[in-house]
Amino acid sequence: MSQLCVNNLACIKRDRLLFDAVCFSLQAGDILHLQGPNGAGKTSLLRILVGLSEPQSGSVQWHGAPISQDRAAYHRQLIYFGHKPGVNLALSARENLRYWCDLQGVAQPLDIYSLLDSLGLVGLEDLPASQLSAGQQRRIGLARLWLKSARLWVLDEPFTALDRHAVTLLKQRMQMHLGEGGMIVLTSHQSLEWAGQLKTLHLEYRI
Ligand SMILES: Nc1ncnc2c1ncn2[C@@H]1O[C@H](COP(=O)(O)OP(=O)(O)OP(=O)(O)O)[C@@H](O)[C@H]1O
Repeated sequence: MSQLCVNNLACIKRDRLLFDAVCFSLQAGDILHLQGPNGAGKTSLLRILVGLSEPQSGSVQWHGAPISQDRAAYHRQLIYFGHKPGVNLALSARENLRYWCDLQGVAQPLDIYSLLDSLGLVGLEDLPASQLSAGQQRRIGLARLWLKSARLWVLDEPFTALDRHAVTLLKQRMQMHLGEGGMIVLTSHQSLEWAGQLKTLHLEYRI
């Protein structure tokens, strides 16, 4: 049975129809690569998927019910990694992770250092994030994927600014998530070399 069902979504921004009749569904283990040129509406679609904005028409259903029916339950099953890394630049990596865990109501792992280590952040963990590089800031944001157990990951350009090692690490984490029955929707301008089956959805740029 499909866990995420997207029915006939349409979105208008500033009088421009970005997309309409968007339909797809995901079951355990599915990954969907959302493609399209700049401005086609990929981020707009992801924001609708996670409930941050409303579609012009259509619906998003989680386990057969509209996501608006029980947003808290939906959000417990969701990790959204947006265009921006969602990191407080005044806080350190450790403080950001602690804050995010508190916000999400998840326990911080006892061995936070091994996570920081695998993300290449040891030695930088107490610096304000403003003093880190773009890729290092995004690694802090991506740490969420290791911190919270959630069925659905919605990732907007997750590979941006990451070096090859971090890309490999992230892909391994994604494979593990899918193997455990998770689902992923992501955007990426890069073609995605993927060992398993990949669903794709292409949005055209409409004038
Ligand atoms: N908050 C907003 N208010 C008005 N227009 C918006 C808003 N957000 C996005 N848009 C417009 O909607 C269109 C689609 O933007 P969106 O960010 O969804 O595209 P995208 O496909 O993700 O692009 P990119 O590949 O550059 O990330 C753009 O033309 C943009 O100007």
